[in-house]
Amino acid sequence: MADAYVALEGDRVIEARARAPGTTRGEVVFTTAYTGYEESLTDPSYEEQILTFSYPLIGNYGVREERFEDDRVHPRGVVARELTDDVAEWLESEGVPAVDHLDTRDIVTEIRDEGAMKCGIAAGPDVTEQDALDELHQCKHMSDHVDIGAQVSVEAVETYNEDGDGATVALVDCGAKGSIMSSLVERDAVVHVFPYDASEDDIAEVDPDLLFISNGPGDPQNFGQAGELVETYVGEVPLAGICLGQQVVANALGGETEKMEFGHRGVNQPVRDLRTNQVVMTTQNHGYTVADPGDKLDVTQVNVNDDTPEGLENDELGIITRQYHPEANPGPHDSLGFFDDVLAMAEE
Ligand SMILES: NC(=O)CC[C@H](N)C(=O)O
Repeated sequence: MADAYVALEGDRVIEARARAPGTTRGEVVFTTAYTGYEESLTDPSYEEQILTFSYPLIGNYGVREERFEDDRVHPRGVVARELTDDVAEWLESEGVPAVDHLDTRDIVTEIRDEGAMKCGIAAGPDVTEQDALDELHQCKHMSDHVDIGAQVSVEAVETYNEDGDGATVALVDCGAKGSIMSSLVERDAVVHVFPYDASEDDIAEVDPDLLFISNGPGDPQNFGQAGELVETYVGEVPLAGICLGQQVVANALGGETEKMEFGHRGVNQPVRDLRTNQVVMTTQNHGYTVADPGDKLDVTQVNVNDDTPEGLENDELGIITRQYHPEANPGPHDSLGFFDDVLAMAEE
């Protein structure tokens, strides 16, 4: 007998098995990644979402903190065909409801056809279908989480590698994955991590060689202060951005973003560089995209599957952004050179 229910927009309810108890809600999305569940589950960009794994068995190589991208689990709920005990126990200890033993192909197909949608989950011995529906009916659209930055950003400035010999980077933390910081530190950058709503004066205090806007959850329109920093600093210092960072930079410089049908989430998204014609495999997790880059940014890389912009650049102003995750955790590592490129730009 079912002891968990997943309710999808339109009030369809799917029976499942409870693996971590509780009730929860969020926009349900899917990732096709067949590895990297620890990285995905600790990626702050999944805040306020319910993550469905299309790969059927999740947890087969355990749970190790050294692979975490942050100090907590970010999706509000987890759905898989089969979760191992390790992962189920981890999610339970984090208070994140999780369910398995349901047809995830069905959910993924529905999201692919209808788009990312609201979802409610109820899991545990005493729950009812109505509990899942009640959660669903309270679920908000991602764009309506207007202060989502506050849920994922540092509260005060943190500095890494203070004595480094490399460029000084002001990283605006809109929900940064830990491996963005470590990718910069490994290249000897001094990294000052600022809250998502840092002011121009806060940033000026460290006199940065590079302003870097991180990845983060939800709608880039909800990161207006980061956009103002871009407007202030463009042309003064080089700019870099990853994922939400690309979207914020584009919006600030006259471009436009929009929500995608169901986004890109996985570890084998092919990206073509229009200058070299080379294709790299990339890690991705986004539901919004740059619909119009504006007239200051050139599209230099595109997604091979749907032609959406994956890289934006302006050589004169010193801007390089990527829609995918070049820090590439869990991998593949094809795109790590991004960090060398942006730091070279900062040191010029
Ligand atoms: N990983 C990210 O930075 C995601 C960016 C944005 N929240 C989106 O969904 O498109």
